[in-house]
Amino acid sequence: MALNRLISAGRLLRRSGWTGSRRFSAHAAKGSSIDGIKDIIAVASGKGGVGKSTTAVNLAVALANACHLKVGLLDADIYGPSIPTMMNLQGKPEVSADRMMIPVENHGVRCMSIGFLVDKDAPIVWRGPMVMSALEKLTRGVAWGDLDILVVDMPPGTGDAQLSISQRLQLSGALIVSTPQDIALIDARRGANMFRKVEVPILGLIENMSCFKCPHCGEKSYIFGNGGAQRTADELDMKFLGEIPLEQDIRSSSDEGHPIVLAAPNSSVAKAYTDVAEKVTKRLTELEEERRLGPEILL
Ligand SMILES: Nc1ncnc2c1ncn2[C@@H]1O[C@H](COP(=O)(O)OP(=O)(O)OP(=O)(O)O)[C@@H](O)[C@H]1O
Repeated sequence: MALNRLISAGRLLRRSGWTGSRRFSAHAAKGSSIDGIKDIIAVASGKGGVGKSTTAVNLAVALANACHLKVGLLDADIYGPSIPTMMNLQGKPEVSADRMMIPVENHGVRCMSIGFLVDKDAPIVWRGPMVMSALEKLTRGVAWGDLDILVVDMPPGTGDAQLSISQRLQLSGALIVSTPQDIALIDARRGANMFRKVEVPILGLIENMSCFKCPHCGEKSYIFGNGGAQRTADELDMKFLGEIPLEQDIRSSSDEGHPIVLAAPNSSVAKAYTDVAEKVTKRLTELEEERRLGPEILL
């Protein structure tokens, strides 16, 4: 059954123009943009399970609903797609007459994920080249339409897929998500350094699960350590974009497919995500201005 679903996912990718033969070039220099999309940003973490997808979803929804932008969300985590659940979306995307997949929309965000193409329980047992071809199709084989921002929920780590995405797409910037724990911050540094190597600007570091506030007595516990992410951001000369606490409502609203920024828009957590979204748009405007003024300064 699971195998049948994988085969049918392959068929859908082929029907929409994917041949399986296109590969990411390991030597691609600067990535290229996608027609109609102004900025593409990556949400990344060196380590898995630190809340990268939760951050990507809440950021995308805040950019769409609080900042009133046209937003897309690409789930690039082929082996562990979580966007369909977190955005409460199911079903296969339609394919247009010109063989492009139509993104599936909820909460004002246009989404694409391998999770729409394969069964929920099917193990994705694809080798690297297949993953990269699928990523190419999920990125460029999609009729995104005009977007202000495409948020890419990156796979965890700094492997082949992460490097290829960073080289193939013209990323305006990358956000690094980490918990304050040393072991996560070491990997966050690796992630940040990978983006630097391929000359993608780092928009900043978000500390997730910064502390746990007891719902009964209100006491704060710094389960994963305290202040580490701020120090790492300073050391690596990155902006510290904010801290998101460890809260049951963040987890439960994600599981229900109703991100906390919408489920509890007046909560301090929703405000923290909105604040990050505003800082991101501000930084993107600055970077755009720097790019625009750069040649004039040189002249
Ligand atoms: N601030 C938070 N408070 C409570 N739960 C959280 C928070 N951030 C993330 N979670 C929960 O932690 C789990 C992992 O989060 P998430 O899937 O976003 O991590 P990830 O880094 O994208 O993982 P992966 O490496 O598997 O892609 C999820 O169950 C999510 O709901």
